[in-house]
Amino acid sequence: MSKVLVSDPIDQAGIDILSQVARVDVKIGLPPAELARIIGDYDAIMIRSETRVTKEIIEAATNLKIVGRAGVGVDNVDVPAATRKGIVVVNSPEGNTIAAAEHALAMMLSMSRYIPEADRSMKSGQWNRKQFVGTEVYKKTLGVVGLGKIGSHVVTVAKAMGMKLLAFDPFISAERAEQLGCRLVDLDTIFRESDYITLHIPKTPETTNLINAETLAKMKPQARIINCARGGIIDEAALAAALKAGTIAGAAIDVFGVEPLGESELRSLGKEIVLTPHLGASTAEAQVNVAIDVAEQIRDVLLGLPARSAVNIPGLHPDAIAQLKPYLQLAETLGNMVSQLAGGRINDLQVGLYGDLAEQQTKPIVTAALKGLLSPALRERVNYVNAGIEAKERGIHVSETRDASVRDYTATLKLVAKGSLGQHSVTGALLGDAEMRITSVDDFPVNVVPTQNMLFTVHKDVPGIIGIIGSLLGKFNVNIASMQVGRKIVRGDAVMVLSLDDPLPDGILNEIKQVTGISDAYTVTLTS
Ligand SMILES: NC(=O)c1ccc[n+]([C@@H]2O[C@H](COP(=O)([O-])OP(=O)(O)OC[C@H]3O[C@@H](n4cnc5c(N)ncnc54)[C@H](O)[C@@H]3O)[C@@H](O)[C@H]2O)c1
Ligand SMILES: O=C(O)CC[C@@H](O)C(=O)O
Repeated sequence: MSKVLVSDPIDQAGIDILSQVARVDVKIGLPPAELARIIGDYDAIMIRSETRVTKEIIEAATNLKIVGRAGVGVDNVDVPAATRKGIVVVNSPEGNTIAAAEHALAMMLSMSRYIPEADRSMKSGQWNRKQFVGTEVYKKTLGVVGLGKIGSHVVTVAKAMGMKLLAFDPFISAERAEQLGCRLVDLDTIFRESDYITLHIPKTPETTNLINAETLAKMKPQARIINCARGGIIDEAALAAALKAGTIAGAAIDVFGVEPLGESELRSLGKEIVLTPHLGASTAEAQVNVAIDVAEQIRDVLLGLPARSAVNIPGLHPDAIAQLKPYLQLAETLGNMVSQLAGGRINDLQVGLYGDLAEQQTKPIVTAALKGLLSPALRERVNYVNAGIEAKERGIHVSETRDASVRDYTATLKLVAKGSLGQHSVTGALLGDAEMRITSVDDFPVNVVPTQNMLFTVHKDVPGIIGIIGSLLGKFNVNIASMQVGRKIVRGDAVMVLSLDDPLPDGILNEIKQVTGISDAYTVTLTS
């Protein structure tokens, strides 16, 4: 039975799903060294934002197949290290959108009306009304940095509160911004014109310290900034200095460069700052959503099924996965075959997608072909996660051709592999929904169902050759299940494809290659 480690607090709904397929150990707050010591026992780990799945943890994770992040940000996971090792990383891109957006809005209002400080004052026995005169958000300008899922919901609600809206997001169209009721502007305009600035962007090299002494200096003295996105987007020392100097009026911060936040100047500031300990996703609803979303994906991957929100493999909707599955199987089978036919080191793969296949998403199909291509060399070490990266590291150049008008079959895939020992090609098609056929080998037409043990020969199309092969195989007690010859012209060159009930014994391939009229012979073993 698979084993799953849950190392951050996860809603029971997720643990119940995992328990259907695995033994689940819940161990919260493990020190990194302890996590590294035990991770080798686990097939999957489910985390929130506290556990750091570093390169060292990945290296120690000898059985790990999947890291499930119950939330959006995967910056606490070394995704490149996981990808290199073929470990799927999944998240829950939408489960906590509303929670995070509502937290940003709550932070904006509580900062504007000094609610946390007023509450503290009441609880210490005071009745102080003069000290807590706030500001309204109505008719104020809100600058939204990042108009993705959370930013868009913030905009919708802020609009209803009568705010004027500016947005900066280089990856969103002006039309989309307009639809949401905001004006897309450059970052400088956001800094200079906003009364409130709210950040809803990932932490990337471009966004690290986006808010710094220089950008803070561009803001209005009455500006207030909200960060419920990621720590490190704001330079915390510069923010503390700007608040002390009155460069800006306020800040509401949920996320920090180092979490948990240790000693920090931010903690020593007064009512101008509101701090929460990374509570953006902490609602009952969001925690159920993300726990179910991620636990289902872990369950599926442990059962050998694809995940719908993998961040390091092409993410596909379950319906799309079901639709693509036969194509993926075809691509993997052909990749495996052409790799064995080509032998040696492959440095170029041409992928031709024809008919219905030309209208499908190419990336997963190419990934499946590469997985098949590399599997004779890498065995189970190659999977859908790392096939692309492994191919790139081996210098395999991949190109694609598509043509929906080629309709020999409903869907046809052709792989051409060039390598150190020459070039070979295999074409395959799907008959109906899922029945696979090899329809050509090195451009010789055949019609063969791929099977576990296959023998291919290239020979002169003259009488007697087929009989000789049959006798040779008989001599070694190898039973032929089916046999097909493909030729372009009568008495020219031909290929023979044999499906064998048994693997070819050692030595027999060389004997076949010695037969007069046979110019080459190859065995192909398909593992699944
Ligand atoms: N505080 C929390 O508990 C909490 C909860 C959920 C999400 N988050 C964080 O909130 C952030 C937003 O999440 P989301 O679900 O809306 O993500 P999203 O991917 O839907 O949106 C992010 C947006 O940022 C934009 N963007 C990327 N780089 C940018 C840049 N340099 N400048 C401007 N825009 C840029 C993208 O185009 C995208 O539209 C993420 O950092 C996520 O980790 C925090
Ligand atoms: O797990 C959490 O509570 C935080 C989640 C949040 O930071 C996210 O990126 O989804």
